Amino acid sequence: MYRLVCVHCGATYTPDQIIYTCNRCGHLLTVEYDLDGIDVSRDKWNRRSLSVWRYRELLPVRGEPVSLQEGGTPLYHLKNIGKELGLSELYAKHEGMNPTGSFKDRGMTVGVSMARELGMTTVACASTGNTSASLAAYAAKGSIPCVVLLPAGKVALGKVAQALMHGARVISIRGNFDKALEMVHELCISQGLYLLNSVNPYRLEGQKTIGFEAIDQFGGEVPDRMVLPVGNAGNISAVYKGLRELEALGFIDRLPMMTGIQAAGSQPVVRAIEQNLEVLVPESAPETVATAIRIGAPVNAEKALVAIRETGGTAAAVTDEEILAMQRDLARKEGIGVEPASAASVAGIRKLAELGLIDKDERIVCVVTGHLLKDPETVVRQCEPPIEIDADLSSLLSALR
Ligand SMILES: Cc1ncc(COP(=O)(O)O)c(C=O)c1O
Ligand SMILES: N[C@@H](CCOP(=O)(O)O)C(=O)O
Repeated sequence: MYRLVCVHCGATYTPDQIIYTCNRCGHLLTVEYDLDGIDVSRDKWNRRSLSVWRYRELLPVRGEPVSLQEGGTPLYHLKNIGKELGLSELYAKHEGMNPTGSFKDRGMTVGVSMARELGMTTVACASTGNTSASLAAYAAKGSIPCVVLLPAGKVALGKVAQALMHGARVISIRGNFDKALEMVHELCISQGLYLLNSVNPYRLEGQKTIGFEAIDQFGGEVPDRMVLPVGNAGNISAVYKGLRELEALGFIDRLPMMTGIQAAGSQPVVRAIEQNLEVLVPESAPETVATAIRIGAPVNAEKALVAIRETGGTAAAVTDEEILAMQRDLARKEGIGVEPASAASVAGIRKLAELGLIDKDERIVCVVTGHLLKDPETVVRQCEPPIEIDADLSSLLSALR
């Protein structure tokens, strides 16, 4: 029904091989389905509720999945921010409404299910926070031990709390995320742990359902543009891959312009697009308040560059100030609470609109990837503290004056 294929040289591998990169050329793998042999139709999907598993025919898991009811996230019309920008069709798909508060849950329900089907006994990842929170929760649900490596001092409080509480073995390394990923990859290969970062082709299968859902939420219509914050570049690649499959099945006849947004202090993908580079140049010291996308050497860059270029999309960088201003605007003008990395997608659209680089009539879906409560410290730093008063009405009235 499916096989693993190298995105670079096309070498193929059987689905039961525990492999993350091509033995021949070292590039990443992807899952390729025999689409002609799949019994699937829009009607069949429409009879199921909106969730990752609505699309199970296009997912690699064959048995009962390890699930916490992921997906089915809201698509909000950003009427107020859209009005300010002259964009009447601006939407946010709120992935922070997943079980652990980020889009990673879509990947982990598939990844941990595959770990079980493949007989793996321990799962592992490196993380800027959300991957570890999600993996820890799904590993707990699947009763599989879990090891996570975090860059010391650079992970938002809520995310560390989740990984600890769900029972992962949490190790902080004195180095950045890119180094942690290198280390955990080596650990998994040498010790036989199952690696569940986005180098794992099965995990990304779950994430492609963001695009499927967005189209279904528009009654089958394809938005003109999908905008995603880019860190390790797995999510934008996954969404694009899924949409290509829908196109091959004849369910859609065009693709949205895939648009990637990075933080100004961590923008290797933006540079590769702007300078038309074939191969991305990593950044050795990425820095941004949006710690989730503080990644200098995105492992999925090759896939992401194809996604952006093949759809006529673009990439742009936003400053930390622009990210935080949009985090506040989403919270205060739309009632939508997101973490800084997530606000980057909408901040990017604000920038592109102000520069006149997008058509104002476009229907745009910004994926907002993680919940506000993930990073309470950054929230509190931006807000006035509560006013403490004596417990009587006159103090209350004078405080409100
Ligand atoms: C909240 C959030 N947004 C965006 C990203 C970036 O996604 P990707 O690494 O798939 O590009 C991440 C981490 O990966 C994240 O945790
Ligand atoms: N933001 C990510 C970074 C790791 O990305 P992954 O998609 O390769 O797992 C995180 O939450 O850790």
